[in-house]
This record gives sequence, structure tokens and C-alpha cells, in this order.
Amino acid sequence: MTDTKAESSKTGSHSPPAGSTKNNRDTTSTHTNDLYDSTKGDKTLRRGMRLLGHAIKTEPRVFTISIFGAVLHTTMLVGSAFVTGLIVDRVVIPAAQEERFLVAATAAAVGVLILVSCLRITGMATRRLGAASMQYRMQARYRRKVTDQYLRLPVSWHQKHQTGTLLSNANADVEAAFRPVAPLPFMVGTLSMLVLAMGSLFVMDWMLAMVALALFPVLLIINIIFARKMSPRAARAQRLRAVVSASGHESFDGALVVKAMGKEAEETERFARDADELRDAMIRVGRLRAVFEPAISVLPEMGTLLVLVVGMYRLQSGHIGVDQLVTIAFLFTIMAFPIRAIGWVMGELPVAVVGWNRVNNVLAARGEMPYGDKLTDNKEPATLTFENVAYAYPDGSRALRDITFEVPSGKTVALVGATGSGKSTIASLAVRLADADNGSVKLDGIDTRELTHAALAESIALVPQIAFVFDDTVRGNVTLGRGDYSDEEVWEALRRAQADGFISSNPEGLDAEVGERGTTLSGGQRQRLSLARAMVGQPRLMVLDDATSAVDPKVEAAILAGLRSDQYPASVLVVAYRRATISLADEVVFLREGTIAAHGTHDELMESNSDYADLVSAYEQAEAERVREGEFDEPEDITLQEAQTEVSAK
Ligand SMILES: Nc1ncnc2c1ncn2[C@@H]1O[C@H](COP(=O)(O)OP(=O)(O)OP(=O)(O)O)[C@@H](O)[C@H]1O
Repeated sequence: MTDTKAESSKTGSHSPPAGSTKNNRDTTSTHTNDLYDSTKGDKTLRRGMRLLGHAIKTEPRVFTISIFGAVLHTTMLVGSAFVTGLIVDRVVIPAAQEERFLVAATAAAVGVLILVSCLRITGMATRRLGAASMQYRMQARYRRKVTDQYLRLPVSWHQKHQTGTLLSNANADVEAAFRPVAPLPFMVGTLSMLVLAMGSLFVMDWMLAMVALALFPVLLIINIIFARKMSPRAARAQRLRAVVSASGHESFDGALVVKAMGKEAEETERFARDADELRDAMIRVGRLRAVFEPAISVLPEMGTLLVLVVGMYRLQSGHIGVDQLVTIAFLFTIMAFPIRAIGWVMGELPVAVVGWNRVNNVLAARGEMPYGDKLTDNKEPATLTFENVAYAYPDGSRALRDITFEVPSGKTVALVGATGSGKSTIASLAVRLADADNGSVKLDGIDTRELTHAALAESIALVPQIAFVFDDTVRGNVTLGRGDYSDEEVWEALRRAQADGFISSNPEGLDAEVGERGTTLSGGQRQRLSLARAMVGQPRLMVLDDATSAVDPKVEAAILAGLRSDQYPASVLVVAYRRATISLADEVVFLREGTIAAHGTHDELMESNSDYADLVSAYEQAEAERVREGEFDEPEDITLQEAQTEVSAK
């Protein structure tokens, strides 16, 4: 699972550099444009209603509880209007006419008011609790779905989508999608209150009921116009949120490069441009809200005024009493606030639909690589075979052609070639991060496409060049929550990866935290931790993609020798740059521009192929330079504890 992420961060190194336009800052991708268009017009309302229906169907229990609370709350609101009318009729008017204080009637009125208020508060609390848990449960459910989908989708899909956008999909979009769920029970309760109130109005006086009846369609029309106008604005704001998230993520990720190149000002300006665009989009959303929301909330208040005017006339003509006029006016006043719940739901719908569309685009993405059902019960080191393999990246770059070679059981094969010759692509195909376009990759004679996921994961381990270290303990980083590895097994893996020295020197040992992305570790220490992670499962084939580049050459030799030991034998496919590593291999596959230029032992190739000999001696010179400059860790010299002290001192 997490290996995929680690690999995607490695393969990310093939993405165009920061500042290029291919993969970054792609603010107008078809992906987002589709969303923009699909949310226009009436579609928003229909899709919004479907979204709410989906939330209700998914969480029927909490929805029912919150609706019970909402109906209790709004019924008690209507009830309080009647109680107020009754108090005016039975307590206030007699008291005014008879000029005496009616103790018993007042006490009864206070008692009833307290009871109604208690029920109203209970209803409100139940509604809020139910609505909040419905909203957060839906958000959690969809966050899980989106992340599961990310892990299912192949590396090729991830290479086309920016990490920041993916973060936005799993966070801001999921949140936006289920935001209208919070005021939904209030809205349903309000609708039930409207029915109740309208019924009561018709019973009391038809003419005043007509005033109310004229008011509510106006409210509905305003809400629909609001949703229509809001839809494109909300879509744009939501899309820009993802852009800012992607832009921010890239800035933090590339902070070191930016600082080292002295590009802080340009980077700040670039981020500011994206942030300003989002600000302007959000202001446009806010402006529209500022126009519509007061109109929506002021209408019931205008209604109250109209009721008072028409009501006075009806009172004079003897059609209603004072208590009824008070009840009706009070009803309009208390309805003004709940009616806004309709506006809240309607106002959130356009943004929700945009978020929902973006989430669904991720969930609908195809390209998962189905696994087969074949198992391999072989306990011996695996045999890996590439047969006439060709592979092109999704953007059309042809990376491999006609690749045929074998890593025999228990043997070590080194992949050697100039940069861009296809070494990492072969490593990716070997562990099935991608499938060959032509030909086949076989493990013990079985096409890797036919093997189960578990069979592949147990048999092969890839160690990428960029070792991803999680913000966890040493133990967590080695086991990644897989199986029940004992501490002895974890230590054994660390020993084999030559990582036990710097870890045992820390009193916390396996429980030592390594910091976000292993900030407390040196590059070589991170690589050795990553090696231990691969070794703990005792895979039958290790694929090392320049996995020991930051490790001292002597330590690297010890690691590779361990892989050939009788105790934990494994076949090894290693992308190698050092003469020492290459000469340890039983065979060398020499690549040139995606094809095999030569194949044989190191000594054979040194004699027969001058390009190979030139490349290896160039590697040798570069290596000598790095050793002179002291680039490698000396495991004995730097311990985890020292590294942590050093980092915290910074
Ligand atoms: N994600 C990608 N999308 C498109 N083309 C890619 C991608 N990754 C690699 N390539 C291309 O495929 C070819 C082989 O790349 P690969 O990374 O396998 O080479 P390599 O030998 O491992 O290089 P290096 O030694 O620099 O790591 C190159 O031409 C490269 O530009």
C-alpha cells in the first residue's frame, strides 16, 4: 500500500521540474473544465437533491433522529405562537380590562411557556447532534472511499494528477459535498412547520393565509435564482481551491530547491497569484450571498408587516380577535429565522455539487490493474523473466522496446545504462507498478498479471532510490503495520540492512520516532531503513532501484552480500552505478535508449563493449569524487540519537 506511495514519490522524480507547465499549475485541465460545465443551470438543483437523497439513504438512522428533533423544535415554535396568543387573550387582556393581576392564570402561562421552551431546546439539541453526526459520518465515509481509490489507482494515474489536487479532493471537496447535510434536517423541520403554520392560518383567517401563501413561492423563486447564479461562481472557487492546494503543496515540497536557488520571491509571487485568484473568486461568491441572503431573510419580516396591516383591517371588520392577530404576527416573526434554513441548504448546494462532482470523478477513475488468482508456493529465490517487453508511458514516451532477459533463481543481475535508458521503468514493471504493453513479465514462469496481489507482494520487494520514511517509529517504518513481525524479526531486518548500529545506539530503539519524512535521519540512514522494510518480509526477489546510492560503498557491499547468504537467499535485480556493485552481480544487462545493448558478465562486457567500459569508468570517477567529498554516511560515525540532537538543535 504505502510502497506504492513511496514509489509514486520516486517516479515523481521523472515529472517535469518545478516551473514547467506539463504537470504543474495545470489550472485548466479537462478534468476541472468538465466539472465546471456540468454544474451549470438546473443540473445543480437536480444533482444537489440527488446528493441529499444519497446522504439520507446512507445514514437513515441519524437522519431520522435529527428529523425527529427538527420537527419537535419547529412544532414547539408554532406552539409558542399559540401559547403567546392564549396568554394575551387569557391573561394580558383580562388583566388590562379588570386592572388586577391574575396569579393562577399567570402561573399556568409561565408553566406552559417553560414546558414548550424545554421541548423546543430538546428538539434543537437532538436535531443538531443528529445533523452533525450525519454530516461528519458522510465526510469520513467519502474520505475513506477517495483514499482507498487513490491506493487502487495505478502509478500512471497518479503521474497525471498533482498531489495538492488529490489532497483537495479528499479534504476540501469531500467537506464541501456534505456541508448542506448540516442544515438539511432544519430545512425539513421548517417545511413541516410551514405546512403546520399554513394549516393554522387557514383555520384562523383565509385572507391572512393568502398573504403567507403569496410569500413562500417568492422565497422559492429567489432561492432558485440564487442557486443558478451561484453555481458557476462556486465551481470556479472550488477549482481554484484545489489549484492553491496543489501550488502550496509543491512550494513546501520544493522548499529546499527554492531556497538553494534563491527563488523565494518568484515562488511567493506565484503562490500569491493563485491565492489572489482564489480570493477574488471567493469575494464574488460572497458578493452574491450578500445580495441574496438579506433578501431571503427580509421577506418573512416584510410578511409580518403586511400581516399587521391586513390583520388590523380584519380585526376591525370583526373577522379575527386580538389573540389571533397576535398569534399570526408572532408566527411570521418566529418563522423568519427557520425559513433561512432553506436558504442555507440552497446556498450550499452549488458548492456541494461541485465538490461532489470532483469526488465522483476520482471514484469513477478507471485504470486499476486487476490481479489474477494464481498463487506461487515456491519457497526458493524467485526467477524473473522479461520476454520481448515493450512499454510506453501514458504520455506516449516510448521507454522500453524488445527487452528480454532473466534473473535466475538466487542470482544477482545488474541493470546498467546511461540516464533515461529505462532502468527504473524495468524495475517498475518487475514489481508490477505498471504492465507491459507488449510481451510479458514472469515470476517463476507465471505472468505477473495472473498472480494474486498477495502473491506478488509476498514474493517481490522494490526499494526505490528516494526512500520514503513515514512520521512514525522505527518499528512502524519497518513493519508498516504488516503482519505480526516480532521485535527479533525487525532487528534481524535492520541488521541485514546494516541499520541496526545507528538504531540500537538510541535508548528508545525500535520506538524511536524518525520525524516527518525521516527528517532526523541522513540520506543513507533513510535508505537503510527502507531496505529493512523490504527485507523484513523475506521476499524471494529484491528489486533495488539505486537504493543504496547514499550508503557508504563498503556498507553497500555488506548489504548485497547478505542478500546472497544462505540464511535469507533472494534473487536480486539491482540498478547499479558503482563498479563494486556491478562487479558483484552474476550478470549485467546494459541498456541503451530503452533496448538491451549488451548482456553478459561485467568482465565480458568490459572487454567486448567500449560504451559499457566508458560508462563504468565514468561512474568510477564520479564515485571517487563523492568519496573525496565525504558524501556518504559512516554508520559508525553518525547515530540516530546524534542525528536527532542535531536536527532539534537546528
Ligand atoms: N512518468 C513518466 N512519464 C513519461 N515518460 C517517462 C516517465 N518516466 C520516465 N519516462 C521516460 O522513460 C524513459 C526511461 O526512463 P527511466 O526512468 O526508466 O530511465 P532510467 O534509466 O531509470 O534513468 P535514470 O538513471 O535517470 O533514473 C526516459 O526517456 C524518460 O524520460
